[in-house]
Amino acid sequence: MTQDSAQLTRIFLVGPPGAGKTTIGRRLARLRALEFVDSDHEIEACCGVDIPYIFEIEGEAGFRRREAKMIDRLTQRDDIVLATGGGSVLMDDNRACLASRGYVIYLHATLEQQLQRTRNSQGRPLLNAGNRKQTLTTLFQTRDPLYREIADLIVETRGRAAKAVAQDIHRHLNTSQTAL
Ligand SMILES: Nc1ncnc2c1ncn2[C@@H]1O[C@H](COP(=O)(O)OP(=O)(O)O)[C@@H](O)[C@H]1O
Ligand SMILES: O=C(O)C1=C[C@@H](OP(=O)(O)O)[C@@H](O)[C@H](O)C1
Ligand SMILES: [Mg+2]
Repeated sequence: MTQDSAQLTRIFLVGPPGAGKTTIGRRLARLRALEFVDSDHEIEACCGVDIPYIFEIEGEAGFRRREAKMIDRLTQRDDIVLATGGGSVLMDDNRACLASRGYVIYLHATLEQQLQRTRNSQGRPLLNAGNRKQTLTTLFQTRDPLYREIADLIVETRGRAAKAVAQDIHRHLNTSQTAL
């Protein structure tokens, strides 16, 4: 997607579980005076139940259908920083919505970092079955090319506090804007 100031009022964060999409997205929204929206939180609010429960009742396929509707809806909103779920890039339609409607930032995290940051989490159903390291590895192999395919900007989060990452992105976007 070409960079213009309209794109910078729709900022979409993608990346694996534990990359910091929710945490950094909230901070970035504050810095840029945009609204913060998290697609997972919106799905939960809409359904009145949490994500593990949706997976339990409807399976991953049911969750993905709900996620696709939500991504379509949210990517049409202006003045937002949208934190997506890690698997949102799997569906072609989601990638098309994200890539064509806003500025996509891929928050990259190493496997070790993903593991560490999701260590105490029970709210990510895909990570609860079997060996978490193996699961994260497999998910990343499939998804990393998809994150890259739609990214306008790739940001390395390794060893850096969420606050610092958000500030760096904010500065980078300001520079991009003045360069127009
Ligand atoms: N850059 C960072 N440095 C240290 N901890 C982080 C960083 N980004 C996120 N975290 C922590 O990792 C956990 C997962 O972050 P979260 O924002 O939920 O990731 P995501 O939404 O990408 O799955 C949270 O406990 C958060 O505080
Ligand atoms: O990787 C995934 O497929 C998922 C990631 C989660 O979001 P986070 O990336 O914010 O953890 C959430 O959407 C759901 O549990 C599925
Ligand atoms: Mg999240």
